[in-house]
Parts: sequence; C-alpha cells; structure tokens
Amino acid sequence: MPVSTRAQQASAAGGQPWSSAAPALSSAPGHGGGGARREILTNHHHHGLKEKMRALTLFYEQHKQQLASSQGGGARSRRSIQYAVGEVGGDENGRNAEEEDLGRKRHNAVAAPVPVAAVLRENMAPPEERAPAPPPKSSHVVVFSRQADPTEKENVSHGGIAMSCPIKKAAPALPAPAARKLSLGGGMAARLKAVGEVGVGNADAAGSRIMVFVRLRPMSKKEKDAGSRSCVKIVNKKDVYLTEFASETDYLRLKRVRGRHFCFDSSFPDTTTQAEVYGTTTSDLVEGVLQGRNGTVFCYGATGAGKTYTMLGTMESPGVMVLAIKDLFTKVRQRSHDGNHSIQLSYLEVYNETVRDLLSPGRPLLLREDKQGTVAAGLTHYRAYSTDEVMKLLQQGNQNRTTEPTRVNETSSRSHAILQVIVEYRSIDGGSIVTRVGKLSLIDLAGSERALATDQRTQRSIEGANINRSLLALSSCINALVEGKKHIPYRNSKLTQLLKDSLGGSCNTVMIANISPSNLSFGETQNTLHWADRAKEIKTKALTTANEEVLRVTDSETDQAKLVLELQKENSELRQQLARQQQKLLTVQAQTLASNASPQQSPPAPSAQISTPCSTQRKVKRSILAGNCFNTPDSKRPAAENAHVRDLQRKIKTMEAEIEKMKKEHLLQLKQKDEFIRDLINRKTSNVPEAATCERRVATRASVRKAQKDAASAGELKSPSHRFTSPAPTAKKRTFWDIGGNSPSTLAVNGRKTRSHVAAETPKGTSMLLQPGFARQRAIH
Ligand SMILES: Nc1ncnc2c1ncn2[C@@H]1O[C@H](COP(=O)(O)OP(=O)(O)OP(=O)(O)O)[C@@H](O)[C@H]1O
Repeated sequence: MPVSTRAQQASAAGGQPWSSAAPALSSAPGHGGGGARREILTNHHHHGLKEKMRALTLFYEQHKQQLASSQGGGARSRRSIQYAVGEVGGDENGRNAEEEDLGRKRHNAVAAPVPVAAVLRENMAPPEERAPAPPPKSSHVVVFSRQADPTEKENVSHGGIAMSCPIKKAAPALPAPAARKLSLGGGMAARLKAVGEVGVGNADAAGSRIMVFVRLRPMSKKEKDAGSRSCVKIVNKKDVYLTEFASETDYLRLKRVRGRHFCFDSSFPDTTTQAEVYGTTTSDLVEGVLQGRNGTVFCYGATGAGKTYTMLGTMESPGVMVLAIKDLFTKVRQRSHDGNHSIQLSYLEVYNETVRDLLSPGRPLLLREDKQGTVAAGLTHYRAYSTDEVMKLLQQGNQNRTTEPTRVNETSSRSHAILQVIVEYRSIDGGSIVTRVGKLSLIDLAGSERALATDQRTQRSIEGANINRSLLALSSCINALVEGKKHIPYRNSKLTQLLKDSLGGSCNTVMIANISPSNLSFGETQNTLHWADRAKEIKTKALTTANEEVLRVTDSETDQAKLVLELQKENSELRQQLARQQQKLLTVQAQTLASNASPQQSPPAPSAQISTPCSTQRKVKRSILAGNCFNTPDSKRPAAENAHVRDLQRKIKTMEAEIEKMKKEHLLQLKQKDEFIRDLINRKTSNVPEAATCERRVATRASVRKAQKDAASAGELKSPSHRFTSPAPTAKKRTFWDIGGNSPSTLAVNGRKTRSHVAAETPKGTSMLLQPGFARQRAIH
C-alpha cells in the first residue's frame, strides 16, 4: 500500500517540510540535477527523522543528568532547572514542573524539530524575556481556610478575632491598566511610582483613566456600642480585604470565612490624615488646573461612610475642598509674577433632582448643554481674591445645603454638592496674549443607601429614592463607559449630566470611595468597592492640550494689554491687602472683646463677626456669639486690668482710624485704576478687533465669555454685585443682595459696600461650616 509521508507531500508540492534541514540540503552544491535531486528528496524524510531522533536522545540525556544532579541536592543545577521552568508555575513543586516542562518540550520536539541547542536556549531564557502572562484580575473571591499551612499565612486581627488570610504569592498589583495614569505630566503618577504606590508606566496618549482611591473611616462609637466587628483590612496601602463573618449559629460555615480582595491606586487606612489624602489624590489636579486642565474629585460611598468628612472636614482637620483652595491660592501667589490669575467660584447642589445655587439660593436652575459642556443656567460665579473669602463662601454655601438626620447618619447630606473653581490665567508672551482656563470640580455625593437602612417614611424616603436614582444613573454610566458603549445615559439624572465632562470628557478625574469598617455595613461596603473597582476601568479622553487660547496682537496693543494686565494685578493685590487689613482689625477687636470688653462698648460691626475656617480665633468667636464676654462688670475688674483694656481700646481706635484711611486711599486708587482700565478696554475694543488675529483657538470658556468678561472686569468695581458673572446673560441675575439672609452689612466705606457683607449674617452655630456636613464630628474612638 503506498504510503505518503508529509515529506513526500511537501516534496511533491516543491515545499520544504523541515525548516532547519531541508534548506541546507536543497541549497547544497551538486544537488541541482533532476535525478540526484529526486534521490535526495526521496531520502529526505529519513534524514529528517534521524535528525529528530538524535535531537530527542540528546535532550533526554541532558535532562536525565540535570534531574540526577538536582535530586542529589545540587543547589545550582536545581536552581537552573527551576529557572528554566519558572513560568510553568511549578516552582513550589519542582518535580511536577520538570515533568510538565519535559512533556512540553517533548511535544515541541515532535511538532517542530528545532535543534537541541535552540530548545535548551529557549527554556533557559529568563522569564521576563518570554511572552507576558495575562494580566491578573484585580478582584478575586478568596476563601480563607483556617486549616491551611500556617507558614503561608499572614495573621489578620479583625475586631479581636484572629483571622488568617493566605498571602498572595503573585503580587496582585493593578491589572494591566496599572500602566495607565493621569495625564498630568507625570506629577501624581511619578510620585506614586516613587513611593511604590502604583505601578505606573508611560502616559497613555489615547486617554487617561479615572484614578480610584479608597478611604476607610475609623469605627464610630455607635458601631462599637452595637458590638460590630471590623470587616475591612487594608494591606500595603493598596489592597483592600473585605471579610464576611459567618454567623455564630451558622454551623455549616462556622469554620469558613468568605472574603473579597480589591486593589486600588491607593487605599487609606483609618489612621490616614486629611493632608495625606489630599496630597495623594488632589494636589496634582490643582497643579493641572493651573496649567489649563480640568480636574474632578468626587467622593462616593454609603451614608455615614465619611464622604463629607473627606471633602469638607472639620475646623481642626480641614478636608480636600479646603486644602485644595488653600493650595490653589498659594500657588497662584507664587506665580503672580508671570501673569495674572483670576479665580471664580460656584457652588451648587442637586437635591431631589433639582439643581440649586448654594451661594445664591432661589429658584431651581436649569441645565443647559453648550460648547463648554453642561452648565447650570443662572448659576452665580463669584470672583474671589483670597482663601478666607472662599472659605466664607463655602461656609455660606454649606449653611444652605440640605442635610437631615437619618437613622444611619445624624447629619446626613441629602444632596450632591458640587464646588467648582475656575482659574483663568492671562499673560503676554511676545506678541500674543495667552489665556488659559482650568476648572476644578470638587464633589461630595449624597450617600448611597438602602431604604430600610435609613427611613422608609415621609420626605426621607423621597430623598432616598432620588439619591438612589441618581447614583443608579451614575453606575449605569460607569457600566456603559467601561463596556465602551456608544450611548452613555448621562441624561438619566441631573447628577450624571453634570458629571458628563468628568466621566467621559477631557478631564483628570479622581474617585474617592469611602467605606465603613463595621461588619454591620458589609453590604454597603461591598457595593461601594464593587463600583469603585468598576470605575477603575473608565477611560477619559486624552488631555494632550490645555484649554488655551493664544491671541496675536500688534506691538501697540501688546503694550496696552501689558498695562491692563499690570493694573489688574495691582488691583487684585490691593484687594488682598484690604482683606488682610480687615482681618487684622477683626482679630484685634475679637481679642479685646474676648479678654475684657466693657459693657458700654458698642457691639462689633457685623463684619467683625466673620471668622474663617482656618482662623485660629475660633474660640474667641464662640465666646462672642455666646455673649459671655459681657459678663465682667467694670467695678470688679482690677485697676491694672482696666488700664490695660483702656490701652487696648485706644489702640483699636487708632488702628480703626488707620484702616479707614487706608481703605479710603485704596478705594480711590481702585476707582482711578478701574476708570483707566475701562478707558483702555474701550479704546482697545474700538481699534483692536479687526487687527487682532486668532492664531490658535481651543474651545474655552474665555472665548465664549470674552465680551461678558471684559464688560464685567471693567465694571466690577462699581458695586459688589458687578463681580457676579453669570454664564446666562438672559437669566435673571441674582446677587447676595437679593437674598434675605445675605443682606449687605452696614460696613460701608465711601458708600461702597465691601465684600465683607458675605458673612455679615453671622452663622448661628459654632463651627466653620456650620451646616452639619462640614463640622459634624461624631465621637470616633
Ligand atoms: N476619617 C475619619 N476620621 C474621623 N472621623 C470620621 C472620618 N470619616 C468620617 N468620620 C465621621 O463619621 C461621621 C459620618 O461621616 P460623614 O458625615 O462624612 O459621612 P457621609 O458619607 O458624608 O454621610 P452622608 O452621605 O449621610 O452625608 C461623622 O461624624 C464624621 O466626623
């Protein structure tokens, strides 16, 4: 029976069956003739088989030797074998690995006869030269068995219960996307890499991903009293182990504890300070905003998990919002020599699917889509010159925020709050004016919650439903983005409409997932970690260019523009000086009053009651509000003390007079400068537009608002209300004057009301941000 071998088939087809042997033969000299060639081809497969046999024999012999030497305890040869089979994963059981490896090589030798030397070389190659293993999954279900080898465990103590978690051999690391990072010019990513927090690779030109962090809060007193145990363990500042305790009556599962493992960009244990959280999550975003890149930080988590604490913090330990604002102003001040920065602020809340202005409460705002993204029509944008000013606004906004007690959290935020800071930078670079705009959004979401966990009745249930609805919409968007769907259901809720830019636009986005350690909140914690884990996979659009606009102008226009910039800079410096002086005055007044004010002394001006969150005079302010500073009658006071008080009063009067004088001078200067700037701008607008050519234009707020801004900057000093610029010129403009609770203070200089009116109405509470969300500090032990 004719047998056709592969060699014959190949030779008939004119092919070369063995890649190594055949070419050498066919190309050998003297084998070009027809008959000779036929003979060679006929013998060819025999030759190939012989070669193959020889190679296999050699290979077996070598392996046998290696095996023998390794069994004899030769550490060196054993190492070399393990090295060769490293990737098979048999390093724990060398024998199995070797066999497996042998089998693999046998298979290779049969399937493709490669010369022995080549086979050995391939197997000896270091593991890193081989094809990379598939990326590990970042989340796993692990079953912790108490019977496992104790040497392979790390002991974990959860609320007094000693538990063993198997140590992961292969570092869980981040999944493949660990190589992704924020496009911040290497800032955060580089730093994280330096401290070994995140395995960061090259910036992904196609886009950056959302950075996800987890923060664990300490166990509250209430939880301790309820006998709850800690079910969360953070290891290596990155891995989060969630443990579900079996019920003591569940005899079937008594010896088994189920757990889940997650891995994030960074995870903060309950001892982490606010400054550490800010430094790791947000400080680079602030830097990016100054360079014209948008940034968003949002806190997500169950009710009572610590979102508001992370975002706002307390007087003693201010949160991300406060630290970011402080940092922003410090950085702006450091850079003021190379251009002019202006900072605008807006603060809104989404409550029961309506958008409300927290700085100027009134009718609900409508959301509108335009070139800049989703904007709330008629939202107040306040121009701020100092940290203190922003703090006052924040304080005021927080007072207006909706917070209510629920069964889970006594001071639960019932709305999503969004603080937006827009930083505009203008400088003159050669013959062109460069305008850069960066937007920082700081978002404190309402808590995700179960209806039963909070309150099923009344208003709370409606709020809860709406909160859940918007958070559900958020998770749908996360899902759609992760799955790369074309349609992302942003329009399902107001929250997702407002977050559109942050989730799917050109933005550096950070998510901080807040969790509670208590096993009573296991379900909520698991849910939060699940969504945080999912959010890790969202990629935002590439942030290759900053929001920058370059306007080329002629020489004369450059001079004029330079002058305008300088005047604007001087203007803002004067304003800052003024604010500082006012602050000084208030401090001295408060000190005097606190130490021993006479009952005859006139009560402080409303502005004197301003206290900033960062002010060290908080206790003083408390005493003023409590009225306990008016208790000591003059008669009982020792003479020396009286003299001292009189001295202080005299000092205050002198300082007041000085400040009044300075104010007058400053205001006069400001007025003159304003007029001058207006004049210049008028001249410029009448000459420039035709001459000016826009060299490069990137869609920015500045380009859209230019006309409005010019007008606003020209007229802003007329009255404080001119400092409010609204993105919707047609919408009714509201100012603080329109609001009952924010009527202007009596502090007026030259008939012009100063910015101190903002906090003219002294808050009733004692905390910095008197709404419970800011200052609440439940006893945590
Ligand atoms: N890291 C922390 N350190 C100390 N106390 C904390 C920490 N995180 C939260 N707390 C405290 O826990 C309590 C609840 O926190 P918080 O109000 O921030 O929760 P929340 O997530 O904003 O809740 P909600 O969604 O209901 O508004 C507060 O008393 C707060 O002071």
